[in-house]
Amino acid sequence: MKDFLIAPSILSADFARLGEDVANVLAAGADVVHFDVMDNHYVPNLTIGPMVCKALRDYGITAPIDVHLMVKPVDSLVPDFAKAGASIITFHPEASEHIDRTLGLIREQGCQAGLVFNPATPLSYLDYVMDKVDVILLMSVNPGFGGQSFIAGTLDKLREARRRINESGRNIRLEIDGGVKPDNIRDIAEAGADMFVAGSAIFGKPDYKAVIDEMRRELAAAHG
Ligand SMILES: O=C(CO)[C@H](O)[C@H](O)COP(=O)(O)O
Repeated sequence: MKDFLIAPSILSADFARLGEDVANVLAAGADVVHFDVMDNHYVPNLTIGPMVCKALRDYGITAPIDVHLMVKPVDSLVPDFAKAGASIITFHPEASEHIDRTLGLIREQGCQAGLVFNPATPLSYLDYVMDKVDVILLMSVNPGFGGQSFIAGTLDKLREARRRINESGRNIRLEIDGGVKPDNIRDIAEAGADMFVAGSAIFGKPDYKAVIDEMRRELAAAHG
C-alpha cells in the first residue's frame, strides 16, 4: 500500500479537553495532527495560535503537527509556531507578499514548508518555487469552517498537482483538506492525494478508530 497519511483536523475536536482528544485520535491510528489557524481577517473565523500548539507538545503529543496558517500577514507567526513545536507550516500564497521568502523562512526555522491552494487559486503559484515546497495542500472547500461538502472539481486539480510533483522528481506530499470522508477518500487518493485531512468525519463520530480503519480500508483499495 502507498504511504498514506491521515491527519485529523482539530477544528472539529473538543477544545475543552483538547490534549486528551488529540491523544485519543492518535491512539486510534491517526498519523498527523492538522492544526487550523484562522485570524478572522484572511478567513471569516477565529481559532488558535502558537500557545495552543505548545500546550499540545507540553501535554505529550509527539506526532507531527501540521500547521495550516489561514492568516494574513504570514511571516511574523512562522518563528512562533516553529518554537511552539510545529513540524509542517503551510500558508496561502495570496496572504504573503513574498512567497519565496516565506517558504525559505519556514525551512530556516526547521519546519517543512508548504503552499495551500483555495478552490479557485491557480497552481501556477508553484511555477518558480517547486524546489522550495515540501507539501502542497489543496483545499476542497472554501477555508474557514469544518463540515462543508467536498468540491468535486478538486479531483482534476489533484491530478494536475500530482503531474507537477511527478515532473519535479521531488518527494512532495499532496495534501487534501475539506469534506474528506470514508465514502470519497478512495477517489481522492486515486486522483493523487497522499495526505488526508478530515475533521468532522472523524471527530464527529464516537469511535475514531472505526472511522480511521474504514478510511485505511478504502485507501488500501485505491489504484494508482
Ligand atoms: O481547513 C479547514 C477549514 O478551513 C478544515 O481543516 C477542513 O474544513 C476540515 O474539516 P472537514 O473535514 O469537516 O471538512
